[in-house]
Amino acid sequence: MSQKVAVLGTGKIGEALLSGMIRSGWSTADLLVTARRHERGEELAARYGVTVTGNAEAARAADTLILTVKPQDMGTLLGELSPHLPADRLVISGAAGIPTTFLEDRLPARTPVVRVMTNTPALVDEAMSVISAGSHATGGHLAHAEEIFGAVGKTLRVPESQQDAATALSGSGPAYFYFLVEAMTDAGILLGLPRDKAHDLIVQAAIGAAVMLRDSGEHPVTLRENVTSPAGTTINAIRELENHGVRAALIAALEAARDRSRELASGSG
Ligand SMILES: NC(=O)C1=CN([C@@H]2O[C@H](COP(=O)(O)OP(=O)(O)OC[C@H]3O[C@@H](n4cnc5c(N)ncnc54)[C@H](O)[C@@H]3O)[C@@H](O)[C@H]2O)C=CC1
Ligand SMILES: O=C(O)[C@@H]1CCC=N1
Repeated sequence: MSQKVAVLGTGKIGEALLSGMIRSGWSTADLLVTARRHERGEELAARYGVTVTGNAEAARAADTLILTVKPQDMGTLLGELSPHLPADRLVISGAAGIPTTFLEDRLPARTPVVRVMTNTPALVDEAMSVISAGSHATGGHLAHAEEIFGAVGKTLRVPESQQDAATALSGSGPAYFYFLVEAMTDAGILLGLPRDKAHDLIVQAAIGAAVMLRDSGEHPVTLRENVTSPAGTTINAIRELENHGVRAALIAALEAARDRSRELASGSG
């Protein structure tokens, strides 16, 4: 028997997941989507050939519902779904900060809820999706969430108490790397390189470093030491990074992201 999956609030993350599920072989006949704006629904239907429906109908028809609205919109969406949700449907939340108890309190008693924090590299099947069970979710529900999010990259189970930290590290993580590339491209301009060449050099350095981090089995410190020649160029750059407190800035930045995730727990912004 086919399992119907509905993506509710199909914006950037919802669409990235939807497109990845289709790329990895899910039948569009088993996928439903909802959108707040009519034109957005039409766009998704035309682009993917999926059925676009309302939230209440998706709640009635789907076996698994994936909620990809902003945290601030989660309360309203749950209010629209709850009266129509049959027992035992799996509800997966992709929202930052929102605890599973927020959903459980607003859905029919004993609804299994799974919380997932993915990231935008889902668009290129390189996401990291961090998965936690709510009070009524079983191993089978977690495995189903892994099957869905496995379509767009890697998955990792963590206790829900680690979700705000995971959001700071990997949910927001790609933004930090884009920020670094942007800043280093500016540095290239300062050093006299044309912007397009500076961009290409830094992006390839980032890709090379990322593949080595993933595949070499070496610790990042060893990889950095291998680049850092005695009395060479790199150590001069590292000294400036340390002088400007970049390590401390990163620690403080991720702590601030974690704190914001905790604040979003109220679901009201
Ligand atoms: N953008 C990112 O890098 C990541 C975002 N997230 C989480 O994913 C969620 C979505 O983020 P984005 O995709 O960036 O936002 P988005 O704004 O692109 O998408 C949210 C969509 O939900 C729709 N929506 C709101 N209320 C609705 C309702 N009642 N019924 C139907 N549709 C409704 C909006 O019209 C919008 O299209 C957020 O909770 C965010 O915390 C998680 C990981 C990474
Ligand atoms: O910035 C945000 O709130 C979302 C959640 C993780 C990445 N983007």
